[in-house]
Amino acid sequence: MSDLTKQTCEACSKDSPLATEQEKKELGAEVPDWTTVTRNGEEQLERTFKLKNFAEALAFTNKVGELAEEVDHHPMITTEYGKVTVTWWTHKIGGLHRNDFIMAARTDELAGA
Ligand SMILES: C[C@H](O)[C@H](O)[C@H]1CNC2=NC(N)=NC(=O)C2=N1
Repeated sequence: MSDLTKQTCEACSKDSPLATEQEKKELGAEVPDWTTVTRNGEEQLERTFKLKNFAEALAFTNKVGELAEEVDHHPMITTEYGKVTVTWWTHKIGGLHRNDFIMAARTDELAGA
């Protein structure tokens, strides 16, 4: 598991810098199952997890939600029968911060990936 899972999110403000191209390359390599998507001009990290059924999808959704509350950094989560799509980005800076890569790695850890 990448050492990103052992790192903690830093406090982030509206003046925090977006991840640089170099950072995105290096950190992205540690969460290879995630893709970078751009919505409304904002880069986001996204991965869809396969689950057995809706009950499993809901349970995983709740685990991600608890993690988000713990660190006060929240994803967009789409919960469907047998799959959960998790999308991380930092709203206050309108794009990707190191924190988002940490949270992607910690989401993988929750999924046992
Ligand atoms: C007030 C609260 O701490 C902030 O609004 C936090 C909450 N969770 C957050 N989650 C994400 N993904 N981005 C943010 O900018 C953010 N800000």
